[in-house]
Amino acid sequence: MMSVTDILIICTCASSFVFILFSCSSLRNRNRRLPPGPKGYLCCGNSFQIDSDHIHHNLKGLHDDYGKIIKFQIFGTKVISLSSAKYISEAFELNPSCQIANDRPTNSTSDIFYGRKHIGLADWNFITSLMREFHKLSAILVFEKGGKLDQLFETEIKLLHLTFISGRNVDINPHLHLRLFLQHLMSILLIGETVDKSVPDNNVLWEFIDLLYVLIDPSVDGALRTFPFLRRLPGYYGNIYRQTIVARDKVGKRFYEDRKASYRPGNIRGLVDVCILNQLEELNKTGNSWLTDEHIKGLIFDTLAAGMTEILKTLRLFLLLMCHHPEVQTRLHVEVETIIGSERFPCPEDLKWMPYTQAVMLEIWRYGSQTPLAIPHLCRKDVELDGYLIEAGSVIFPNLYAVHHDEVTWGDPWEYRPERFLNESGELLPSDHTLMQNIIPFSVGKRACPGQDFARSRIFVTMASLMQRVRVIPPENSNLPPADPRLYSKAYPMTEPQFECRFLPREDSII
Ligand code: HEM
Repeated sequence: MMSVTDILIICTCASSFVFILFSCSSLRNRNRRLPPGPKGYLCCGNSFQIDSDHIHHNLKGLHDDYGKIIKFQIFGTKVISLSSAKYISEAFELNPSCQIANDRPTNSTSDIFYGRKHIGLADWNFITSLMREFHKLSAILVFEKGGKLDQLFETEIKLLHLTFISGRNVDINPHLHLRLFLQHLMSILLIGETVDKSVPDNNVLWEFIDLLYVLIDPSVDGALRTFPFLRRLPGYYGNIYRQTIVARDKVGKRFYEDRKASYRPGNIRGLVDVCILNQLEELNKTGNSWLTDEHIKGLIFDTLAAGMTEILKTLRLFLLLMCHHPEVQTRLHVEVETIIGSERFPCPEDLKWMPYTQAVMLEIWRYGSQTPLAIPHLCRKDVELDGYLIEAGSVIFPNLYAVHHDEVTWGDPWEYRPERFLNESGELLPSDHTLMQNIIPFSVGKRACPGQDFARSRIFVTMASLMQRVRVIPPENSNLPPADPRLYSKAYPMTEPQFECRFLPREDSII
């Protein structure tokens, strides 16, 4: 039996040991260089110096002052912003730190995704990596060329053209039409059919996504994380949280539970059936499957939240830029006519032979930088980046907006100029060219966008088929707002202003 003195001695030794360890680690960290950044205030750090609506642009200014790796603090959270493709790739892909810099900071969506059983905001682990690979392959596979889904998609695009052209003498705000088009595209991808307008809650996909984006807005997320009990109280925060859960369950029922109930082996209707098939095969083989019902629903929610909003942003900015740059549109028309003609519908493979169209797409993604800070990463352990210490617990922003608007790299970053990606012969620059190394709209490394091939192919087909049929021109009865990304108001989700435009049918089109 130990005496009180023994216990005291043990406690004293233990606390001295912890103290020595702590001092050594503080001393070690003191000797390692922390990244530069603005001086903050006690407790609140730099919280009141950074405008949360324009955080990506504010941080670009700080990068200009302090360099490509900067540190600041939002209340208790240490944040690192990286504004160079080289450092982003080192942090997330190349050096040993990529093993520990690829988690996600916690946020209030954990319950929405059944305890982070999805990809986008979940930590990096074996299941996340399996889900990413599965998602990447399946999204492309179900859209096989000439297959049923491909044809349904073609029909939807043609309906979009008709909607645009039917208002040839009026100014049209394309936003709502594009939203409907994307709702149909994602529905085709997931279940192989669109949801008819007459079905109750037919717009539940956007209802869910819109609510999800309100929930992850730092002001709402911050309140719900600091005071979790708000979720159960009446009032703004509780309402948003509960409405998101309700919308999630409606999506889960229509796009998963109902599909599982009507699933028939041998009849793959869309991505959800591929998930069900995979799950059943695993269960038959091993009695277990990593793709649980909740993981499948998480995958559906990821596809919707990331896919619909991002494709919408690219297409909307494309139309706005075409109104501002008729000369670019004319060159696109010429390339579409030369490579595809006006008789057949475009297919993703055409893009290979269309360098100008590729340059137009890259320049939309560079100029607009529609995911300006990508999705924040979390660094679990102390790591070193270019001689700087990134402390454990830091949140890392891959600042794609700053990478894409660096004056030294791009010369005139605030100009929309697709030609920058072409050589004198009109060919696309080689992949090792500095500009190609610095265009990273889908981010890089282990967490880079798994939907990029799907996004690229669908955006291309939509754009090219539109260019076969229409010319987009500025509105006659309202002002066309500038496309300048410095004016966009919010980092999550980043939106350019609403605008109207006109669609004129092209004489030689095949409608
Ligand atoms: C132009 C369109 C798109 C752009 C610019 C884009 C960009 C991005 C970026 C920058 C990230 C964050 C990467 C990081 O954390 O380092 C991301 C993540 C993600 N994207 Fe996309 N994306 C697009 C379209 C899509 C589509 C169509 C889908 C699905 C069909 C999709 C699914 C995802 C998912 C699931 C993640 C989370 C990846 C992870 O956490 O590991 N994205 N995307």
